[in-house]
Amino acid sequence: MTAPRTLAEKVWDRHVVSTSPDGPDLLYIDLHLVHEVTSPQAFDGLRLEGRTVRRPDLTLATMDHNVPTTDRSLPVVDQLSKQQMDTLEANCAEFGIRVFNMRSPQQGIVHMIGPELGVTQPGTTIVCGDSHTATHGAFGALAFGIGTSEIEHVLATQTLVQSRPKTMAIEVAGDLPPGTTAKDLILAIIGQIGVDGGIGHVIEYRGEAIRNLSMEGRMTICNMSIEAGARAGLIAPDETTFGYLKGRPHAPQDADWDAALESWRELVTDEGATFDTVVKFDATKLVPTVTWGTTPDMSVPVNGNVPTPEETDDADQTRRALDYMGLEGGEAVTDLTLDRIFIGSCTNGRITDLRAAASIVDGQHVADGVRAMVVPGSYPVKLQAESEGLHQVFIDAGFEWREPGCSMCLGMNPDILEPGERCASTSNRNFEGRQGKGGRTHLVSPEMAAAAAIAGHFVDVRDWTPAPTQESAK
Ligand SMILES: CC(C)[C@H](C(=O)O)[C@@H](O)C(=O)O
Ligand code: SF4
Repeated sequence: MTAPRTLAEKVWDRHVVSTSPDGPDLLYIDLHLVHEVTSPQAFDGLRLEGRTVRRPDLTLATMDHNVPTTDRSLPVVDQLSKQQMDTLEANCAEFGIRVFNMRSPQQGIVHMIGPELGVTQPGTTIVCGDSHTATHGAFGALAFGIGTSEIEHVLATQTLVQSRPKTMAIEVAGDLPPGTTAKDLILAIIGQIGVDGGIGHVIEYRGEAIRNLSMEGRMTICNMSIEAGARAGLIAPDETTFGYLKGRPHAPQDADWDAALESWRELVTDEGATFDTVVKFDATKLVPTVTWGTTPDMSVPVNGNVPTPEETDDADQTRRALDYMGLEGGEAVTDLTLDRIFIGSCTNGRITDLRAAASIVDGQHVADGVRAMVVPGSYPVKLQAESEGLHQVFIDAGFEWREPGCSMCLGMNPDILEPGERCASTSNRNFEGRQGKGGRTHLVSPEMAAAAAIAGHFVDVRDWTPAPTQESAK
């Protein structure tokens, strides 16, 4: 009888190729996802050493950060972006890797394509040269963001050297109140534990509120684990997970599906297993959350006020953040007026997010002086939204309806804020200059972003009529 283990430990143990008493382990990697920004030097490294890719069949590439979100039949104007995309395509051709270019019907943000295709599966190890790889943890996978030299190592060997992480449980008791979403929950959790609260840990999100979330909501939660400093985040798979995966192009089929289910059902933290750190969170008190500063833990409830420097632990840091954000401190959040709205990204660019936002803006119009944009996270999401008529709801309300990609989440393409512009964004980072030099980012849920677009300032979406849908929270 083995000692009780956490979910993360079980997945880890299933993948250890070799181990040394005090050193790191060598882990087998089941899926390696690749995008155009962090891969070029890794491929160069392979070429220099005359190596091949060990398992091109377990490697999948997409273009996302640099893709234009305007008409894709036109040439790419930005030469650096074009070069990065051309390089990825050439590297994938040379090394035999499947790649989704910007005209592929499966193209999307790297963290979206895996779940959509069903290659993201419970109990697997997944890596990508991108910090938000933890998104896949929503399926009970152990998913790490890795650096360029590690990308090269995985390409060449299909293994990764990693030291055992510490384990953290975040227990979320109660259910989410109406008008609040997975995004509000993760922002509030990060607000509680801080941007370094998860350092060195793999977080397992547990409890009633997590069990009641849709797969999309769970992905939103796991996606932002890195913003709490964690190495990864995951959630035990259950019927919601299996229901999402069944029938996807790369999900196991027939007898293989039954065998997979049997093995996936073992992927739970054993009774009696201990975590290095346990955090408790009460979901029943959750309020729609808005970041006011320049790190994701600088957030307040929408019915609250921006803090003054004196109210915080680090007055200097707060003063700097307020200054960058063009705030004094003390303002009511609902008094903050917006110039731009961005609905999209690997945090909130999924179909349930777009449905929730569309239900808020349906029949209304974006406020004067506000420029609002919806960027689906992938082509499958875009096509699904169009088949439901959501694009028309957004267009009629005065939103721009764009082609899929990372877009204004980080502004590596032309979608950027002008200096001083204030933006309600459904993405995951509000760092200085993140959405364009001098741009001011407030992170919120899709519902909150949609309502802010119509009102021209933040509003408490719980007061919104018609009543907000809870689609993205369920
Ligand atoms: C470009 C990439 C390396 C980066 C990341 O690792 O996260 C980006 O996706 C981001 O969100 O900042
Ligand atoms: S959408 Fe944003 S967070 Fe996600 S991969 Fe792209 S740039 Fe990174």
